[in-house]
Amino acid sequence: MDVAIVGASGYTGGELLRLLAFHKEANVVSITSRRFKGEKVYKVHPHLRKFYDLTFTEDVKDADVVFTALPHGTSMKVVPEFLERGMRVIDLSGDYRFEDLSIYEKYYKIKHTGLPNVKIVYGLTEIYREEIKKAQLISNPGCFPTGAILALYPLVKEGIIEENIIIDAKTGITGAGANPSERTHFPFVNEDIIAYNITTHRHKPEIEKELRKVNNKIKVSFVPHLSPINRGILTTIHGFLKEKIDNEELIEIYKKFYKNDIFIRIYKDIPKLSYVRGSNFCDIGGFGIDGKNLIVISAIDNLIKGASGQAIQNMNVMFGIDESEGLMNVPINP
Ligand SMILES: NC(=O)C1=CN([C@@H]2O[C@H](COP(=O)(O)OP(=O)(O)OC[C@H]3O[C@@H](n4cnc5c(N)ncnc54)[C@H](OP(=O)(O)O)[C@@H]3O)[C@@H](O)[C@H]2O)C=CC1
Ligand SMILES: CC(=O)N[C@@H](CCC(=O)OP(=O)(O)O)C(=O)O
Repeated sequence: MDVAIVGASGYTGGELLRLLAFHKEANVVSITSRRFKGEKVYKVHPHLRKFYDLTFTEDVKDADVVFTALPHGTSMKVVPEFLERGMRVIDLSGDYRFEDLSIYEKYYKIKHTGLPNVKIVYGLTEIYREEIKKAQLISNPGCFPTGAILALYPLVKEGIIEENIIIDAKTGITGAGANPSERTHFPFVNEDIIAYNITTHRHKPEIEKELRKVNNKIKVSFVPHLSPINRGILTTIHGFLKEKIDNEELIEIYKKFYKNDIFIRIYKDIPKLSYVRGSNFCDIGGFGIDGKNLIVISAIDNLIKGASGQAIQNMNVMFGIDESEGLMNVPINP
């Protein structure tokens, strides 16, 4: 299967290349970058030396599937052309995450050029696997929504918690992409934890949109924090139990819900970023119950399950390949 990666000089593009290096079915035929056109891949990604001899181009060669690892607002300019050329597309940006474009425009502050006339599937693999099989365009979820929705879905589906939910998440700095900026400058982030975009982060409506498909009264309070680490998202969820339930019953509900999902690990202990770093796992645990208050914690690697790993998982599902092909890495702990 031929694969093209558009925006291959960025962090998620580099991570797609790293993960696809040993994929049995995928053959990367085309990688794009405007800045590094004509350069070898290892000029930008030195860790990929000896694994690829590809050269960055601006044009995208025909492929069976194209990953668009581009900034928000840029994917929508190129995706329609790829679809017209008959390629299946997996978009890592936020451009196709909302059917209601007024929500997109409000939170992204970008004018949308319109949705293509194909079925767009939200690529949260564990929830939408059947739709993903037939999809021509996958909208890969945001990193925070991946960790939060996977941890919340069984609770909302089973009607265990009240509609008001609090999500407190900490992310590594690679979540901000490869381009340096004031907010990713070392002295600004080092030895600090920085809350940002309280009430206005674009992942709040993304989380609500998905959970409201199950219960339209869901209301989320979401606070992301930037932490001085490279990778990972630790999400602490505070829910309020409708009825009494014990720890063991709760864990059984989660295990049952995710019984066919190889990348979800459920346990009583508290997940930690180093339990998932470098892997496509989403660990869900903690399950602290204190009267009506419930705390559930999830951990993902933002560049893998939160982006490129999940994108490859979706590709595997789309092409009828074993879902874990190229992705069964043991996490790097510590
Ligand atoms: N980092 C993360 O953890 C996650 C990121 N995402 C999303 O994935 C997408 C990619 O993220 P990430 O890899 O971190 O971003 P980076 O900033 O690291 O990379 C962006 C890539 O897009 C290319 N690019 C930038 N502007 C344009 C343009 N106008 N036209 C064509 N190409 C352009 C750049 O290439 P060049 O300038 O060389 O042409 C670069 O290869 C984003 O939408 C991001 O929000 C989603 C989940 C997690
Ligand atoms: C640290 C940091 O800045 N993180 C990004 C999230 C990036 C991401 O994965 O989400 P999208 O695909 O929606 O961009 C942020 O909070 O905006």
